[in-house]
Amino acid sequence: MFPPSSSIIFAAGLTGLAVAAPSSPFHKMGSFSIPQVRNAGYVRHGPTALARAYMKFGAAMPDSLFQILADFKISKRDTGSAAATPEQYDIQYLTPVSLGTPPQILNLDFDSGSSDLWVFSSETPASQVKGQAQYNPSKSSTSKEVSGATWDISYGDGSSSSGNVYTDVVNVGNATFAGQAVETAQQVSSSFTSDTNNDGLLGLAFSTINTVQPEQQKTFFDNIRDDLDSPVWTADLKHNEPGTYNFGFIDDSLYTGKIAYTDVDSSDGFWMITLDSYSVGSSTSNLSSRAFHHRPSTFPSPSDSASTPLTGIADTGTTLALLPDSVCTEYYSQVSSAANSQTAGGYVFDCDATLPDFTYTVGSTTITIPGEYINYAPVDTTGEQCFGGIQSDADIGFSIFGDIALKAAFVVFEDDGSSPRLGFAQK
Ligand SMILES: CNCc1ccc(Oc2cccnc2)o1
Repeated sequence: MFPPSSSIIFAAGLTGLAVAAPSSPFHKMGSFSIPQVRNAGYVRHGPTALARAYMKFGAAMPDSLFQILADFKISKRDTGSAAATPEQYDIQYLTPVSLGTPPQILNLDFDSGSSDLWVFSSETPASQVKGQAQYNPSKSSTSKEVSGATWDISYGDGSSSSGNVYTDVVNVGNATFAGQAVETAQQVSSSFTSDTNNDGLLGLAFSTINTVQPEQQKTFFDNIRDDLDSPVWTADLKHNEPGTYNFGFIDDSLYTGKIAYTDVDSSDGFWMITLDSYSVGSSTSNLSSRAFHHRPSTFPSPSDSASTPLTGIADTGTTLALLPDSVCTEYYSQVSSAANSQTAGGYVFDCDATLPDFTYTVGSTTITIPGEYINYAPVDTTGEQCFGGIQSDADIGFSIFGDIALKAAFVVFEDDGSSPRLGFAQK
């Protein structure tokens, strides 16, 4: 069940998790087809089709047709939809991306916590490549080197990469941008080398933290936003099964109830939000239920997490939910076998433990992370101790709502270029 090399490495500081993942059939099939999706945003309009025909053949457009078009708001035509397939233990989600002409397809980790699109490439030393697909700009008729440009990035789990920059055609599930900055790796750290199915990252945080110098480059979303029917992308990540990233439209079939929106503080380049409250399990931390539990004045009232906000970033590139120490203590105090283990590098518990749910609210929407999602992975091959999906944010000053928190929700990343918002819905 566990490949011999599978062990949990808990990097200090911001955490990622390196669990050597066996190669998935997903990567080794060697060729991908992105299922054609009906362009949900496309509005059929006869006069537009006729106008396109006139334009295509350079015929003059009759005034009557011109007037009809002027009256009809021609919806923008771009939307995209692509599968987000989880690696083992949902350590990350990989999505096929087409680069260059003819298309070179790589599986990239869509990361709302960073803003560089970088790939394993023909410039990556062979000693640092272990099965990853490599983008070769010299094999693309549409690649252009960005003269003098370099990039260098480090991630919260201690991994890093750096290299040169090209522009090329990039297509994600039918959403295309012709001059996207594609950052080619000339160096990757060992945890990327051992991450054999991950061919690179596609950053979806704000372009203000893109690392290209001397001229900062734009993220894929920033580049395509004006062509999209709506300035949004959505994440429907799932537990142990493929989900979906959509661009330019909200697929109402992917969620239930209402989408509750909250403002984003993008001043640090992240999707930084404040969740209105959280609660652990079915504990009576809910204000309304407290009214029915008489407590002698000496009884310590539970922390009123029912109204305690949590501030952090929505980060699809971080595996776990990294929360304040006080929240971790409150959560694991409900798991009798839990301990904060120095050797394992975080909270662990018996793999057969029953874990409480973790609930957070955004406005009137409540998202419940089922306890089973919070049993992240066995610490080692004995399978006795398991590693928690909720870990400490190590006092970095904000929490990190990683995949453990996001995959319980349908998440809308909305950015019209001036007032970004995040939407959450149940599903
Ligand atoms: C598993 N280490 C390599 C690796 C895969 C994805 C990333 O990137 C990260 C890591 C942590 C936070 N955000 C992005 O590093």
